[in-house]
Amino acid sequence: MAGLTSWRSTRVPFLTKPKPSPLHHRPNNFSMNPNPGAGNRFPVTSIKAQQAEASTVNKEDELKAKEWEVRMLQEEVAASQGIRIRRRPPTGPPVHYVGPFEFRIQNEGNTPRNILEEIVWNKDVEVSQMKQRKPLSSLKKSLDNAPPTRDFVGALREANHRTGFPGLIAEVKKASPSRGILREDFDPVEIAKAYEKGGAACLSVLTDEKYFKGSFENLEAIRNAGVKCPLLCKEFVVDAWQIFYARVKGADAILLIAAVLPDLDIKYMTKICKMLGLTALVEVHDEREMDRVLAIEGVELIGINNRNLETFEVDISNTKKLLEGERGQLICQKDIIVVGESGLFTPDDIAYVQEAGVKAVLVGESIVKQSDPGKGISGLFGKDISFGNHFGVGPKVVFETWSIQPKLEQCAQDNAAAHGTSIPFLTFIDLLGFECGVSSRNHIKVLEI
Ligand SMILES: O=P(O)(O)OC[C@@H](O)[C@@H](O)c1c[nH]c2ccccc12
Repeated sequence: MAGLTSWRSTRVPFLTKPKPSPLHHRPNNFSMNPNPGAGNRFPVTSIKAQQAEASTVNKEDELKAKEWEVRMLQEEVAASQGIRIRRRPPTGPPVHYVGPFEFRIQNEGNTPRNILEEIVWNKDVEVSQMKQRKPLSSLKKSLDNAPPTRDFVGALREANHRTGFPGLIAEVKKASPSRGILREDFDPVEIAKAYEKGGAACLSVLTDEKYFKGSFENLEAIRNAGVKCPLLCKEFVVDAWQIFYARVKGADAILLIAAVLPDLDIKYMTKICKMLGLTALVEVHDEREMDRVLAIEGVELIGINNRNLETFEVDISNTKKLLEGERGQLICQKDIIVVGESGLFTPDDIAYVQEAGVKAVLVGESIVKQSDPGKGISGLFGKDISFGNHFGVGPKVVFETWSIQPKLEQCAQDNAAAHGTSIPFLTFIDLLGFECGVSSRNHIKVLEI
């Protein structure tokens, strides 16, 4: 852990007199002659042309140096918050002003220190390429026609009340760097449907291709297949652009990893999520990350990952450890829902994290590996938790409608006939794609729940 905190910490004293910080290491004068000693061999015009060219080169260098300085500053801020993951390889400043010492660091800085750092570096490159193909402006246009998002936290709470167990976020996961391929015959839509039928409250869909064999196509296909559970886009977010992209592809929630993102990014990204109607699941793994996240206003869903993404070690007592004492109390006060993530295989594991205080769990491996992943859910909980799911008798809702009342009533009767039960109006409204609350467009007003 120590020694990974900042650029500075990787430096070995090279000179006996104190060295300035790398941020202040850039020489003041950038007008180095790129071709030293050649100056007076050229006629006057060529010298002018050469000077103009040199000044453009210098400007570019200066810009690169500025970018590098900003990046280094960002890394230092992140390191001061205990973030060990470097967002990009610290390849160092433009070569012409680095000394031999920095040049050595430049090579060291090109090797990721662990798998999470490797994934993040890879993601950074991937996202910058995707952004070029689909700039934010075009994503924003697609959002004009996007259907409303579904209430991720509401679905977890509802499932928790309905079953008495933590609400299940079932993960559509083909592979992982630590466990390899989990399921060969992988049909994401079939798995998603089986999970929904088996009682999952929400689904998590991995979208990283390189390390998890997931994709945004999977997310989109599941959304378009009529699955009603809210969907979590399981991504390594390093840029706010990805949040817009996830929304366009049908996500209702997105993962933000505190081991990767500094506080300011989490604040800014949770605001973007709110603006887009998405829920942010902010993931932590240790006490320091938990404390950072608890200090951020507006976080309503926190995931405790029992897997250390740097070493792959899994320990479900991590959930308990992070919920003990004042942290647990603060979480209750703030009415934050906590999700126990990873390494949950048996009814005992579920009982253990529930006892620790979680209201939801995120499970992949143990259920995706079963021949019927829906039945895998009953095995995991030791009980069928699908009862009352989606078409069960829900809360009584008093509402007022105007123009669409006949259509809604017909829909209520049809559904009741089809499922042999009365359908909660909230479910209708959700099924019909209307928003709860006052909606002038659809003329629905929920008066009482
Ligand atoms: O397959 P498991 O051990 O049940 O874990 C699921 C989920 O928690 C895990 O996939 C996960 C949790 N946080 C992540 C962040 C990135 C990638 C994957 C994850």
